Amino acid sequence: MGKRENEEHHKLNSNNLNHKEKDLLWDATEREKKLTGGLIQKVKGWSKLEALFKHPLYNMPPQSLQDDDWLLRVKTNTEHTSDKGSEEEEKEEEKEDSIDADSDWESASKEEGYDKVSWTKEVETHPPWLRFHLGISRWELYDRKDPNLAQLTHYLARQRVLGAVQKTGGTQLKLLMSFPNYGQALLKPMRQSRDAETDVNLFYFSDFERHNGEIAAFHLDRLLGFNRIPPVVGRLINVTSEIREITADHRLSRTFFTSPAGNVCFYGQCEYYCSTEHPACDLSLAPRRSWRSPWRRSYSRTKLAMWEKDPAYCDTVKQTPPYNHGTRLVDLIDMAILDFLMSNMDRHHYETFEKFGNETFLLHLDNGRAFGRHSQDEPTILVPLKQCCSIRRSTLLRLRLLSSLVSVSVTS
Ligand SMILES: Nc1ncnc2c1ncn2[C@@H]1O[C@H](COP(=O)(O)OP(=O)(O)OP(=O)(O)O)[C@@H](O)[C@H]1O
Ligand SMILES: [Mn+2]
Repeated sequence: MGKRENEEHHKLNSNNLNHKEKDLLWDATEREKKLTGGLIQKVKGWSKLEALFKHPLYNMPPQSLQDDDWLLRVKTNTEHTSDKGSEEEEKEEEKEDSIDADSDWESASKEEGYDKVSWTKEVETHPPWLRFHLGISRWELYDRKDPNLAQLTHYLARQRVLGAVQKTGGTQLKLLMSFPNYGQALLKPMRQSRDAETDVNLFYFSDFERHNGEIAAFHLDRLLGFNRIPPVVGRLINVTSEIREITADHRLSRTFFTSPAGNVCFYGQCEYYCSTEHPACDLSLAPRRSWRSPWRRSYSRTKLAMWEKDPAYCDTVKQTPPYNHGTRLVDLIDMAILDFLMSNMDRHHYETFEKFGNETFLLHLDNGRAFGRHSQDEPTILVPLKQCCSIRRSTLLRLRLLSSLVSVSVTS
């Protein structure tokens, strides 16, 4: 992904593809047929998903990455002694940025319930969440083929919950869960049943969040070959033993009550408070930048957004940094396509890792309002694609491939 796709910024003229493009598409489809014999269901015992991921479009040659294309890295011994900045600066940096290579990493807090930490620079000693973080690059959040992903999701679903506090930011109730191996996860509680469809009379901004929306979004993003959504799993939580009895968050514990049916429930406090006892450490090592989407909805019952009034709105966006350079515009269009497929009207912001500047992938966080409507499409979500008439070549090819797979499975 990334630089390789810089050249893939691709113009679609009223859906007319030129010969080369048709060849490419044909080639992709033919290769897919060869690979699967045209029948996706049963290919040498592969599942449909395995067959899809074996397709060349999902196995582009890996891009060579330089040191500064990784979000985090374990420092080598030589770097410890190299003397570029002031000594103090370097010490500070070492503390923040490295797992000491000479001695095992020691937990400063030694809090009860946490595993004894003996991480070294050797990857085998790292817990799955740390391996995941060390695998984040400029162009994707994770490598789909990394065997660590399965371990990570297994841990997310199974590990003992050590702590639960309310998470800062946003409008919905979220808990920050801690695990014995020092990993953390964001928990969004189930608010409505899996099949509940958004009431047609609800505005998009008053729709409830959906736990299954977050789960399915992770998988859809992976299916599209983006790898821009952090792993999400469904997990049954015992509200009494895994939240109430272990939380050190007093504001949260005060909101527990027993419902008329005798169930233990909680409602949390949605206004944010800052606890120095429980800092969210995720941003100190890898700060992120939040960007307002140019195609953000108005979040008003009466006002229209600029893009709704001006059909040539994309011309303005295209001239505005950072959309006037690199892959940023096609990245935004990728996001619109993802959002259209899952009917997410709530993409007001997106994030990037600050370290990578403007040459990087976009993080698609917060998909809780996705998949609320399955009986009807929402064409306005595709407005960025329609107004800009641009799409990343690899996205177009994957979409064509996916639609051919869907029709094969429907007709065969
Ligand atoms: N998987 C994640 N890893 C790290 N940080 C996350 C993750 N998911 C969300 N966050 C952080 O938490 C913030 C709030 O999360 P989210 O946007 O999902 O909540 P929300 O209550 O729906 O917000 P809003 O009301 O603004 O839509 C995000 O902006 C992001 O910075
Ligand atoms: Mn939200």
